[in-house]
Amino acid sequence: MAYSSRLRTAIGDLKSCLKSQGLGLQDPAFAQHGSHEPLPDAPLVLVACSGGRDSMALAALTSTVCASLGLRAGTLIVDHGLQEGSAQVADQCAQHCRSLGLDPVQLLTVRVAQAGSGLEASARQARYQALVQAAKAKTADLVLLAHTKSDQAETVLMDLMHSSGLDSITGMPASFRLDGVSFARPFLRLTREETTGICSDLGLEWWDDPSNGDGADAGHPLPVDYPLRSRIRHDLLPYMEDFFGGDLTSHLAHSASLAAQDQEYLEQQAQELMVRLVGFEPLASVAQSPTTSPNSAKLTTAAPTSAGPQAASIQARGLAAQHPAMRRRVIAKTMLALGLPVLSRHVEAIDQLIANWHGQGPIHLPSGYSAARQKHVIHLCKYR
Ligand SMILES: Nc1ncnc2c1ncn2[C@@H]1O[C@H](COP(=O)(O)OP(=O)(O)OP(=O)(O)O)[C@@H](O)[C@H]1O
Repeated sequence: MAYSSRLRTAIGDLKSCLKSQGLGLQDPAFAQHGSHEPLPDAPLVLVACSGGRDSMALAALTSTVCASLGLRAGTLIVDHGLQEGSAQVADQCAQHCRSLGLDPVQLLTVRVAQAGSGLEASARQARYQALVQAAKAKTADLVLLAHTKSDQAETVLMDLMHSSGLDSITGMPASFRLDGVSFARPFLRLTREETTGICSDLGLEWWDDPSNGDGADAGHPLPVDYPLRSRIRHDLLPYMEDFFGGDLTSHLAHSASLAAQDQEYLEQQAQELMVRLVGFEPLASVAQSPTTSPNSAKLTTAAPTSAGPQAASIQARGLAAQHPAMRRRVIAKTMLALGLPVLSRHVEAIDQLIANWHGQGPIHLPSGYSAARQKHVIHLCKYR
């Protein structure tokens, strides 16, 4: 097997990812030649594997890298039951994973509800729920996802259409926690071409999801009923790369990682201001770092109590002295902590109560909430 530069990058990134999660070499013996079985209670790393090229490459490398560190490595394979023959695809993927030495290999069958958010979103939700449950049941230390730089570029383009501001270009975080389970994406520096190359380097077979449009004619756009991500991958990104004549995928992915750092810093600043200037009832802790969602590091709740706070009060004078970017971030985080959707027109109107106060009336918010200023305090609560 040729030890290609893409293999070196992938192995290096995988090792750094594991190390950043506290999963380094368990014992010097594992770094020496010869086969060493990891201890039965060694930390467990699980690869979420669809059987596609990216996750097959990740499964194979995780098996090797974990063995060299004394870690246990297994896989979780989710059958969404959305396509004919999906059980067979999942079964074949499980066989491949077992032949790579992964153990445990667990098949998870989920039911995807036809929710209003669309089939893709419902499938993703069901998948993450199943992955979290299985990881908890196995007391796994980490779940790895095989998203690549190509996926990251597509995500930025998708998010640009659905949200605005800095948060729309941060892409997917390299790691996040979901319901107490740690997830990481070690392949965010590799393109899909490179993961495909790694599969060839290692002689791995993979399965192409027909809804990805991988085999479709490059000269013809995919029909509009294909998933948006597939259409961006097949039509929009190649067109844009052609148009700009450069490596837009790398550019978008790099921008996402810079924007994510800026966003993290702004979040920390906003969090500190929350502690100083925002009070919740019943009391909510806002001192902890915010949780992140699987697909991005977007603003989420400011860690409310289990029941969630019902009312908030913002010290208007203290916040008025801040930069508008910080004011809006604090307002948005306060709304999220109350479980309210964040719409820019509401954030803007509350900001006017803070920075441009001239006796305005209350602002009506969703779920029966309102925001009103009394003296130097903005109260966000349900109408009485
Ligand atoms: N059915 C599944 N079972 C387990 N994990 C999955 C499944 N589908 C997706 N994943 C995880 O989420 C990542 C991203 O999903 P996505 O749908 O973009 O990938 P894919 O094109 O289906 O497969 P691959 O990334 O393996 O080529 C996958 O790389 C994999 O880690």
